[in-house]
Amino acid sequence: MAVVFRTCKSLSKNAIFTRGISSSLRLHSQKPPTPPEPLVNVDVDDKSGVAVVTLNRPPVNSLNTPLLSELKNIIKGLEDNKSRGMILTSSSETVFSAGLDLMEMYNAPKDKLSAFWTTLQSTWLALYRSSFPTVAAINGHAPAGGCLLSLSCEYRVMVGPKFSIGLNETQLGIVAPPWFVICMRDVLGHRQTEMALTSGRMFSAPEALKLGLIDAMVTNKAEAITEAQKFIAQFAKIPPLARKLTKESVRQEGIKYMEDNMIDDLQMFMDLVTQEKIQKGIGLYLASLKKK
Ligand SMILES: CCCCCCCC/C=C\CC(=O)SCCNC(=O)CCNC(=O)[C@H](O)C(C)(C)COP(=O)(O)OP(=O)(O)OC[C@H]1O[C@@H](n2cnc3c(N)ncnc32)[C@H](O)[C@@H]1OP(=O)(O)O
Repeated sequence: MAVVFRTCKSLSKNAIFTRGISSSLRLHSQKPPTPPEPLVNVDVDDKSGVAVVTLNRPPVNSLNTPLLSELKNIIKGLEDNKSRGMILTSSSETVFSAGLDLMEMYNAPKDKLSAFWTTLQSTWLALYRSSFPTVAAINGHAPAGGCLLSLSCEYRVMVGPKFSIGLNETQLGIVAPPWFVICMRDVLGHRQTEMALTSGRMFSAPEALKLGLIDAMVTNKAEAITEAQKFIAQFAKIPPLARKLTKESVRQEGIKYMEDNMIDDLQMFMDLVTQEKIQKGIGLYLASLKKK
């Protein structure tokens, strides 16, 4: 595996200047501070050209604005490099992603809230319409936004049986936006989507497999990556342009929805999330998570 690019910020300087008694500038050497871990890692296999993109925001990979921006930049980088495929996974042993970072939606100033949602919209669109094959190697729980990321990929392999996946928004008193619904309907069909979303049900990996919410269940992350690689390998002989245009055509409803409704969708989000009772609900839910 070779690392092609990383999204680290530039390294901090390893020296500081201080003003001494004589007012002259002196240089003190200082150990370079360790650069922050990237929120998303990417490794591209030299042979296959397939990228393993790993969410890396402990403890639960909750999706905040910086993580989503990094993910979007990585997807764009893969797009520019005519990637052969992408496998999305997590550095956590138990959580793929806990979904949207509730802290981004709780008591947040309007400008931050708006930046958060528009970053989510554009990251989702980049992933959903990506030209290269995408697989979610779901190696842990994947509620709400974690499920959305998985649904936006073309194939889902999940480690089971103990992890769960689903769009649980109604359980939190919030509403999954239409593009979340489209993603679920793409995979499950109308009837099962209605049943799953209205109840906000989370599915165990075996239940998800039976329903078709995931495509394969394996026992560990290494197997999930192998299965994902196998799925991507089948496209080696398919002309990439034909594949890309076909994917766009199949996913046209979701792509068009987002392109045509970005501003209305943002407004709906802002109107809903800033309501006092929704804020109260998010606060209580956060407190219940912390009390566990
Ligand atoms: C029409 C337009 C309208 C638009 C409306 C808005 C639509 C919003 C759409 C999407 C919704 C979301 O994605 S909301 C997020 C929903 N996510 C969840 O419900 C998952 C919550 N988390 C869990 O169930 C569990 O954490 C876990 C199963 C994922 C992992 O369990 P584990 O035991 O391993 O970890 P902890 O529960 O102890 O958590 C550790 C730590 O992380 C904090 N945490 C967990 N999840 C989140 C989160 N989503 N956001 C922020 N913080 C989170 C948790 O509180 C713990 O914090 P402390 O260490 O401080 O205690």
